[in-house]
Amino acid sequence: MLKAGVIGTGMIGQDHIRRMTTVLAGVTVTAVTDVDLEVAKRVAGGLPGTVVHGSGEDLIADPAVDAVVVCSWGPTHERYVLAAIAAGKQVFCEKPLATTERACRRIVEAESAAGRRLVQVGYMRRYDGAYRALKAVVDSGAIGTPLMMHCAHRNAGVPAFYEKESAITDTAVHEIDMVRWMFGEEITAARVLVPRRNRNGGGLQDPLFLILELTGGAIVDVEISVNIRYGYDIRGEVIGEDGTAALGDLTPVTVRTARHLTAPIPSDWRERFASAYDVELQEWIDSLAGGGTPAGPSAWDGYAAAVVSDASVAALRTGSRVEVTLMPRPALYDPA
Ligand SMILES: NC(=O)C1=CN([C@@H]2O[C@H](COP(=O)(O)OP(=O)(O)OC[C@H]3O[C@@H](n4cnc5c(N)ncnc54)[C@H](O)[C@@H]3O)[C@@H](O)[C@H]2O)C=CC1
Ligand SMILES: O=C1[C@@H](O)[C@H](O)[C@@H](O)[C@H](O)[C@H]1O
Repeated sequence: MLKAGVIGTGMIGQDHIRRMTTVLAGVTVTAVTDVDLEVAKRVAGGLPGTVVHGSGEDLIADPAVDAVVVCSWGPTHERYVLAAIAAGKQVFCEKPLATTERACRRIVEAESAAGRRLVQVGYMRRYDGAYRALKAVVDSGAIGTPLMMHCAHRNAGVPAFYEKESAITDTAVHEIDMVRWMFGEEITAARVLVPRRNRNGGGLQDPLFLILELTGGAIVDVEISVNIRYGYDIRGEVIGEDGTAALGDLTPVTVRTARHLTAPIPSDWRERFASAYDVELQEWIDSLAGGGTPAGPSAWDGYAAAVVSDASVAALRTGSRVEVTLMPRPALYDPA
């Protein structure tokens, strides 16, 4: 039984605690912490035997914690991931791995120096049934060589702390990771087009249109709308030489009444990706059994996503095409 300690008991932290305590097998939550201790205590209140620590560092040092789950705000990820690596403990870190290229590079260097995979990053789309089915079609060659992909990442709304560039660093970063995985190639350049603003967007530049170039010459576009009100809607279509493949409409039910056809739309990521998070964490837990290593998105993937994210932010600021340059990939991350 894996003994997990959770740092950050906000929205996704509570959702992951719920799945680890009521849905998944082979794991128990032994400790939690949050910078807001009252929240951590409230969450631990519903979990008999779970200890509340005063800091993330104390939680990582706790012998009753085998593995750490980092669900705090992005800028705090680096210090907890580095502390877990220093303690030789496995760490599942919610996306982004860290908020700057330099911070991600420090994590990659620390893990490489430790000589074994200790970090997995929460890019859960790789575990989503629809994305896995889409990748299987692309990999089968049924649509020929993939040439382009159209993506849309639509949020009904975003929290107050969401900043100008979060549409890239917090939201489109999922497509950045997904595209690297879907095509099995690196992203080499980014451009951002800025349409006229949505009146619902407050001070945000919303929507944005991101264009990514890949090593093999394919091009991907991503519409990022974060105040579209009608619901949470994630779309993707790969255009190949001989055909196309798209994520299906994922509604479990359609209703026909009064000459109208209707279907529910998820309100946010917790609903749309619920089973992807379940599979993601279950596979992580299973991979660690008997001292194994995680097989999911690595610190290198987190680093690569951060470099592309930084380039996309620079493209937004300057209005220019910005090239992406990755550091040489350490041997630890060579494909098995
Ligand atoms: N994979 C996915 O689809 C999703 C990933 N996320 C990621 O999860 C992380 C958390 O996001 P949310 O849960 O939405 O935010 P949230 O604001 O609801 O929760 C974050 C919690 O972390 C706590 N916290 C902040 N600094 C801390 C520190 N230094 N030490 C301990 N606790 C600290 C806050 O008090 C808060 O309770 C972010 O990195 C976000 O990008 C969030 C939503 C979905
Ligand atoms: O990671 C997530 C949030 O942090 C982010 O704010 C949303 O835009 C994404 O859709 C969601 O998956």
